[in-house]
Amino acid sequence: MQEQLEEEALQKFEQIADNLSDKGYAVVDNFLDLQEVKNLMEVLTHHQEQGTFKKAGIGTADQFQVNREVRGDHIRWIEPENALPPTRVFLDKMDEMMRYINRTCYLGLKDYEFHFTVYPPGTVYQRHIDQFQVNDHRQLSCILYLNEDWLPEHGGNLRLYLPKENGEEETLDVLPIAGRLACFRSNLLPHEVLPATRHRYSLTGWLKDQLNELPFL
Ligand SMILES: O=C(O)CCC(=O)C(=O)O
Ligand SMILES: [Fe+2]
Repeated sequence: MQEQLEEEALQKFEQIADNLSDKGYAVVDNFLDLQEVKNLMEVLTHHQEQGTFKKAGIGTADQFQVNREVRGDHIRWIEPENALPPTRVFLDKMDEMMRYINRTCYLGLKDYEFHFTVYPPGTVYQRHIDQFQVNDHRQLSCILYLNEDWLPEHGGNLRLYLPKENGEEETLDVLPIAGRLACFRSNLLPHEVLPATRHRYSLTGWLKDQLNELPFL
């Protein structure tokens, strides 16, 4: 049983690594199972009840601004050292995935940062690229969706803009369904979050080629 689970996890990592090398993005379903997703939703709800979500901003420290037209989500950063068990399960899987990708894709990944994310109905994140100009250590963007029973009519797609060989772009829409992981090269792919009719929940983060700075030094 354990071996079968490990085999399944490895197959997913392999698919992600292959798709990242071929296309610059990967979308895999059942990255976490439904029970693991439910457990993460309980943690998210707990953080909400504690009032620790904040409106997300754009830009880095000295150019930080909150602009709800551009980006309407609320976020709560994960502190790995204080992570509750369901969050730990997710982070451990990310560690494994990072090691796997490093063996095959040579991105030199060293660390990650993740936050819980809530988009209230009608909010968006307009087209953007995730890598900051002043701090280009974000290599891979990863989003795990937590929305059970999400239907196409609920909206809320992640829209990826993919370059075509003739220089034009095509779009790929990804529904934010529970357990699905979307992953893409942070410096390559513009993307946006379309408005939804329901609250849209996820874990959003980046695998980086530099260790995070210690926050309290
Ligand atoms: O939630 C998503 O699908 C994408 C989020 C995003 O683009 C971001 O937080 O930078
Ligand atoms: Fe983004």
